[in-house]
Amino acid sequence: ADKPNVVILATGGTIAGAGAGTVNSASYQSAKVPVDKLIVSVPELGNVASVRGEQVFQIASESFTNAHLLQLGKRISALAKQKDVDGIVVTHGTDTLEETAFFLNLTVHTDKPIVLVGSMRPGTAMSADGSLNLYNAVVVAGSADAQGKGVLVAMNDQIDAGRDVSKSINIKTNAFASQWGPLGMVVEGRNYWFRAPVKRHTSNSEFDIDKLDRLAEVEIVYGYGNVAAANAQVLAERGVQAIIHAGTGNGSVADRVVPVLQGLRAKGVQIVRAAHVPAGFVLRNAEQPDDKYDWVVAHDLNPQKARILAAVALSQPGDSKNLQRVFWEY
Ligand SMILES: NC(=O)CC[C@H](N)C(=O)O
Repeated sequence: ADKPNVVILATGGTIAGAGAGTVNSASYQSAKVPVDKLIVSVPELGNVASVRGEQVFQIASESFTNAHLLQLGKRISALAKQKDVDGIVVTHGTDTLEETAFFLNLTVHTDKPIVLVGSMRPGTAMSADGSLNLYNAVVVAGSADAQGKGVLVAMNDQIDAGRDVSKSINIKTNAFASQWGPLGMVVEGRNYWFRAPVKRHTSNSEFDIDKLDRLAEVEIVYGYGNVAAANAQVLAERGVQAIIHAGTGNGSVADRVVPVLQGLRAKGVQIVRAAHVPAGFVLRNAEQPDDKYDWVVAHDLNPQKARILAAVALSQPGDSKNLQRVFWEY
């Protein structure tokens, strides 16, 4: 009775995956195993929490849409308001886990732990990583010391900030890394913390999932040698509110792309300069005159995280100065 109540919201991914044989660590089907089966496959969960499961989706995370984010966020917000819920775990495919984690970090107003978890190998594989990852996630979600730290990701014995973490390698179990280091570790069912996030999140966010019914349309255009100037134009014609330019190096933009982005800005589209360098960092007026062009920089957010922040921020009214403020603060 003194154990924390943890709800496991399952959305699919490899942690719910199944392969034909024990050697299939890469070729298998994700999003197969229902949440109740996942829970009974790790009986140790019962030692650290009173757990129950809900199947929210059963999909591979690359197929997540804004509608999935909104539905999941609203369900988490409702659960977090319940007295009989102490923490929430979300099982998730790893491909867009970092996006969902950041989205929830920006929009769910609660201090209760929300912990995302996935796995790199399906449960049918040798040395499958899902069981321990799930156990660790439940430990963190049920811990008082995990409160108020924003949305967290528990993978590979680490606890990472949902804002910072990114899938950094796709064939190893240490797939998730934070540019600024993990917040802590889970070892044998105990948390060990080393740092806490300083950016605005959850309870301290100006964005609120309970009032959010649509996200702004935001697309990403990739930068590389010989890039076609038309790419940004074609994407913008979908009626976007912002374009994230996933630039080379320090967020650099090819000479022939610059006038296209200027033209889109003149039509009201917000231009956000990010970098697709792993652990990229973009400064205002370095590489491009952002003040002159009225562009925004994505700070240290990778392009897919910049897409999430712009989609949330532009769901409410605001100019480019406000958007830049949001990029510094969150
Ligand atoms: N390791 C994984 O979870 C990847 C499986 C799948 N592509 C997904 O993201 O859902």
